[in-house]
Amino acid sequence: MHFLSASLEAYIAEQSEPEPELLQELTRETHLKVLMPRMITGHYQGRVLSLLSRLLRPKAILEIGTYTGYSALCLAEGLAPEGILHTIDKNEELRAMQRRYFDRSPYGQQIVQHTGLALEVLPNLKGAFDLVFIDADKKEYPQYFEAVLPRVRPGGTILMDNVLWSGKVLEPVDPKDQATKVLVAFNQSLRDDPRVRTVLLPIRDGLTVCTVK
Ligand SMILES: C[S@@+](CC[C@H](N)C(=O)[O-])C[C@H]1O[C@@H](n2cnc3c(N)ncnc32)[C@H](O)[C@@H]1O
Repeated sequence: MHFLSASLEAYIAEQSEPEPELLQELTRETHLKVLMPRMITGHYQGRVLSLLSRLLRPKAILEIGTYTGYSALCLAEGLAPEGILHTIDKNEELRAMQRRYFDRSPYGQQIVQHTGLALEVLPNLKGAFDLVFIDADKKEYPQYFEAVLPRVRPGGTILMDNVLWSGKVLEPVDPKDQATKVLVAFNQSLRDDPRVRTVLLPIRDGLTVCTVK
């Protein structure tokens, strides 16, 4: 969904850092070979994820929802030296493609792939995280959030994508539309959650930024 005019969006992207060539190639291959290519993080939002990560210099990043690896590569750009990024996806078929691109980047050794359902994989991951990016099943966002919150260091950051859900969060909700129902309630619960400070940024399909108290 375009919340700004297409020409203004194009201008904003053009006046921002160019998309790295490896990510342009990953986007092309995703569109040619993978189902639902619209799920990929695009040029502008990718640069925003890279910026946030470079500002935070995280030692440990967790991503829920790898897809073809675009956002993982953007977030990895900000990793501290020796830092590590764990990324989870349930789709085993994407694993080889993700690895091919990770290994062509400078961060291949720092990115650990996990295949399985996020809520089953998460308890097996050790340690705390400085930055978490949630971008998998919208219906499970509240469970992902509760599972990761105790694992994020105070001052750490949790990002959640697609929280505007193409604007459906403002429309009357179809009772059968579980994802929208969950997102509407979840967005409100985050605003009122005393454990975090929350700002919803109108970037692409909506990106919530929570900092953990
Ligand atoms: C929107 S895509 C992620 C896009 C990716 N972050 C990017 O920027 O290119 C969502 C991904 O979440 C994965 N997914 C959905 N439900 C999941 C679950 N319960 N556990 C793990 N992965 C899941 C899907 O297989 C899909 O690859």
